[in-house]
Amino acid sequence: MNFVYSHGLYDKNTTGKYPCYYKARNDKRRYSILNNRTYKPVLLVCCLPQVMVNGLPGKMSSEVLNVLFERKLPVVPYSLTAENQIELFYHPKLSNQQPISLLRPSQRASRVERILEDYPRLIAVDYTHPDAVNSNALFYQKYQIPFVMGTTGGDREQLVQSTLQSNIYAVIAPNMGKQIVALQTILNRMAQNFPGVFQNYRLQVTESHQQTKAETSGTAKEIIQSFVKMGAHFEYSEDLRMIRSPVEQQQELKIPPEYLSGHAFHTYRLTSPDKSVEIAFQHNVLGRNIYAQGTVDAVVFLWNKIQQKASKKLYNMMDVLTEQLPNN
Ligand SMILES: NC(=O)C1=CN([C@@H]2O[C@H](COP(=O)(O)OP(=O)(O)OC[C@H]3O[C@@H](n4cnc5c(N)ncnc54)[C@H](OP(=O)(O)O)[C@@H]3O)[C@@H](O)[C@H]2O)C=CC1
Ligand SMILES: O=C(O)C1=N[C@H](C(=O)O)C[C@H](O)C1
Repeated sequence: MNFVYSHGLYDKNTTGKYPCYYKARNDKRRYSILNNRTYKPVLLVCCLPQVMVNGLPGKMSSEVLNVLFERKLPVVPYSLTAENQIELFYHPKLSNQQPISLLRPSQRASRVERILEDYPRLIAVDYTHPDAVNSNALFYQKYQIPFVMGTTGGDREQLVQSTLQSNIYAVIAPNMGKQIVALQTILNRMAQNFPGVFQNYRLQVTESHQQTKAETSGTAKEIIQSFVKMGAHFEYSEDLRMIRSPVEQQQELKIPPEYLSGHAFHTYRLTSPDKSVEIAFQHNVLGRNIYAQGTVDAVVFLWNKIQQKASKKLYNMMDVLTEQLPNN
C-alpha cells in the first residue's frame, strides 16, 4: 500500500469529512486565514492512485512518467501503445528487471482484468494519437477506468457524451498547462461577459508545433471558439496558419534547435475593420514539462474526487485550476 504524508492547510470545519486520514500536526500552531476562511495545519495521510501512462514510448507520456517519478507517485508497469510498437519501455528510474510492458490494441482485452485486480486504484493518463482518442476512451469506459485525457483531436462531442453516459470519473482537456488554462478561463469569461466585444474584428491565428504533430492544435481550436463568441470573424481556410516546417520555425520564430521536436507557439491577433486597432494574445512553450506537471495535478484532483465520491464526474482543467489551494 502506498501512502503520502504531506503538510497542508485544510478547512478546519471539513477536516473530519475529508476522505483521507488526518492527524492534527501540531495543535499549538495557529490557524491561518485565507480568503476569509479558517484553515488549520494538518498532516495528511492517504493512499495514492496508481497511474497507468498510456502512449509510451511517445513524448508526452514519457514526460508524464518523469513527473510521476519526481513526485513519487506509483506508476503501473503497463502502458497502452500502438499496434506496431515495441514491447518493453525502460526508464532510468525503473530497474532493468522492471520495464513497463507495452500493450497493443490486440492485447488489451485479454490483459486488462488482471491488471485491474493487481492495481485497484488505477487511473489512466492518455497521451496517444488523435485517431485513438475515442477508441481508448471507450476502452476506459467499458472497464470503468477513471482517466485523464490529454490527447487532442478525435470526435470531442462523442468523447464527452460517452464519458457522461459511462458515469466514470475523468478530466478531459486539450491543454494541461495551468498558466495557459488560466488564460483560456479568462477568455471564456470574456466571451460570457462581453459577447460582442470583437464584433467585425478579424481573428488570425498562428500555431507552430513539432513536425510530427498530426492535427491543428486543440488549444487553438478552443480559444478560437471563445473569440468567435466575442463576435470575431474567423475562417479556418484563410485565417489559420499552422507551421510545421523546422526551417521556418528556426528562421522565423527563433525556436532553439533542441526544441524543434517539442514546442507550442500560439499567437491570436484581432484586427478592427479599419485596421486602426490590433490586439494580440500569445503563449509560447518550449518543451513539455508544463503539460506534464498539470497532468499529474489532474490525476491528484481526480483521485480526490473519487475518494470524496463527488456527484459530478466529468471535469476539465479549468475545474482543476479553480479548485487548487491559493499557494499551489
Ligand atoms: N493536453 C495537453 O496539454 C497536451 C496534449 N498533447 C497531445 O497529446 C497527444 C500525444 O502527443 P505526443 O506525445 O507529442 O505524440 P507522440 O507521437 O510523441 O506520442 C504518441 C504515442 O502514442 C502511440 N499511439 C498511437 N496510437 C495509439 C493507440 N491506439 N493506443 C496507444 N498509443 C498509441 C504512438 O505510437 P506510434 O508512434 O507507433 O503511432 C506514440 O508512441 C497529441 O494529441 C497532442 O496534441 C500534447 C501536449 C500537451
Ligand atoms: O502536440 C502538442 O505538442 C501540443 N498539443 C496540444 C494542442 O494540440 O493544443 C497542447 C499544446 O499545444 C502542445
